[in-house]
Amino acid sequence: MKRKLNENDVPTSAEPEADQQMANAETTTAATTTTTPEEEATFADLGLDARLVQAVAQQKFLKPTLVQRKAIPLALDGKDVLCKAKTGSGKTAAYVLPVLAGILKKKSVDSTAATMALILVPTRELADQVFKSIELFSAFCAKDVRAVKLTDKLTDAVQRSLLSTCPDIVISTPARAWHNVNGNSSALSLDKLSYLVLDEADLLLSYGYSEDLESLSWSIPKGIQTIMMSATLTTEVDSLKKIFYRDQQPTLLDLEEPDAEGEGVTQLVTKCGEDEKFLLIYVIFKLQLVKGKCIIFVADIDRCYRLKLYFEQFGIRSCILNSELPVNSRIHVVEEFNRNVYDIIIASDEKEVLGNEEKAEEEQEEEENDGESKQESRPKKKRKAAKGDVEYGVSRGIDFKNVAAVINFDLPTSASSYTHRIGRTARAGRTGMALSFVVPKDLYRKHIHTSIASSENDEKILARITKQQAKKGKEIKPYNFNKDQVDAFRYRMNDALRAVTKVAIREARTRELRQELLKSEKLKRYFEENPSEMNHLRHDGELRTARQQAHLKHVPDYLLPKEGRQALTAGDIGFVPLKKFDRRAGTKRKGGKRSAKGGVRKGDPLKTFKARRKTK
Ligand SMILES: Nc1ncnc2c1ncn2[C@@H]1O[C@H](COP(=O)(O)OP(=O)(O)OP(=O)(O)O)[C@@H](O)[C@H]1O
Repeated sequence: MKRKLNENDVPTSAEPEADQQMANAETTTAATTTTTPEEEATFADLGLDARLVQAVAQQKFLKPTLVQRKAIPLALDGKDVLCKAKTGSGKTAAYVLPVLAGILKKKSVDSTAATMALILVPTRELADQVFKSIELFSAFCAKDVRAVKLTDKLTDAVQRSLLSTCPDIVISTPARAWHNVNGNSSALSLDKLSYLVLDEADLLLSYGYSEDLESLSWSIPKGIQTIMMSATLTTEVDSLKKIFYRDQQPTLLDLEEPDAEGEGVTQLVTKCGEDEKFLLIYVIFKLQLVKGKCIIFVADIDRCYRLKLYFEQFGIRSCILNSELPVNSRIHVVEEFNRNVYDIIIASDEKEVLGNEEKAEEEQEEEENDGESKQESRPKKKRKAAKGDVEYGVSRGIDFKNVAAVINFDLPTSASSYTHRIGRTARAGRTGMALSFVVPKDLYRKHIHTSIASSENDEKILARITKQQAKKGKEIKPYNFNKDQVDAFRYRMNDALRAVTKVAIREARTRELRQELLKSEKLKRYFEENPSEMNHLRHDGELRTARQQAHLKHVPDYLLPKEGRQALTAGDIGFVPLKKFDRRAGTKRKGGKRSAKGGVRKGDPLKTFKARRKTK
């Protein structure tokens, strides 16, 4: 079954300050605690076009989620909607479906080609994701609705040509949209616009699009229907509200839904030293203590490579995701992860432009503490945007499918970043586990081989996270590994870490970037023409810049607790309880690389194919 639906709609105010700022808006909240006929509503009951209902059924969506139940009828009724709903609650379909329905209706009476909907998103990955959703939901009316996504990877000429036929829907970042409205021969005309959607509204301003958004707001015809979707109601959302709704008041949907029994994220925290993080992560993955697919968040790009090279020492395969990698590669990694080709993604969520919410958090903390704590907080220069793609933030909005666990190998620097990170698991009513490593102050710097991550303030950040989660009624539980058992693996950790030198990391980073750039170019040129080949391209190959130590790839029996794997952990929350020890955990994979289906793949297509010109 795709998902279980949440049954209870209980509004709670998770963010009182932001709520206060929104006080002028007309508010509609879900206020029932028992199952109502409304909760039993189907997509057809919401008044959607039959072709859309059919497409939704094809997606195996059994029932609309809360946000869909609430937002779709309002949007179909032509209302401006400002909607706050938790990560992974199905906000995309909540606006895509009514927009598609509206377009189909308008086109049934007037088929003149015109761009009727503009969907603004903060990142190119999200543009891609929304585009794919539109493709899926318009599967049964594909000839009646055409959508395009604009990215700066396309030349101006290509963008002009895409827009010249007046697609019904344009998906874009604000910068790209404004570029095509104002420059690029005014390729994008907004004269006939009927719908404006701001997705991930809480992120649009913090990603630095304020000028583009302000400019766009003056080019958009008055009186069009505007829908804003957000995971949080921040001061930024309030600013956007003023820019786009001006004097009108949108209907505010503030949907805070509790997790139903057995749903949601189990949040755990393990206090450990910096080097112990490496010990625990080795034990978790080499002995397969985590069920299913996992995203591991680290503090910066170098840490991605340190961890990947460290895993490589033990024969554990993983992919990397960060802002430095070309966008085609990033999109491909996410797609393949969603197709279950990879189990582990190591992501650095290194974007450090602090949004107002984060700034307020930090400022509040500084006010609450004395001068000593000011010295301890991270230096201002570190808050600058990380090098790389400014439109990127891996923990934000991307729909990673079926993520069983999120591991904060390095704690994020803000509570809202934590919320976005853990929101990658337990999506659409599923369950998930989030485990965070926290380095207590007294253990800080008592480590050997590792570069310093963001651990100096871990305990303070954890306190803020705990407070924010408590406001949402969520608890973060301590989780303790069995120290004696885990310690038996320490010398192997040390062996592995010694091989992962700074030089090896530097080389790995350069090599991976070079390879991914090459792949990305080839992806663009070749795979557009041969989409089926795309499946063979892998991103989890060994980097091999660190000294290889074959013996580390095996786990000798004497290291395993007699009682089985569960003896390593304090229980089985989120961890696989031992039934029978899987010998494969300790044995080397034989033969070639495994394909998505588990078979042995013949060769790397990148080494064998040549980009071909199309012959007529
Ligand atoms: N009614 C439904 N039934 C089952 N699955 C659904 C339903 N609606 C959406 N989903 C699935 O739930 C997942 C999350 O949806 P979506 O990405 O729209 O969430 P979101 O609220 O936009 O999350 P975020 O805030 O992180 O961007 C997707 O994989 C989507 O296919």
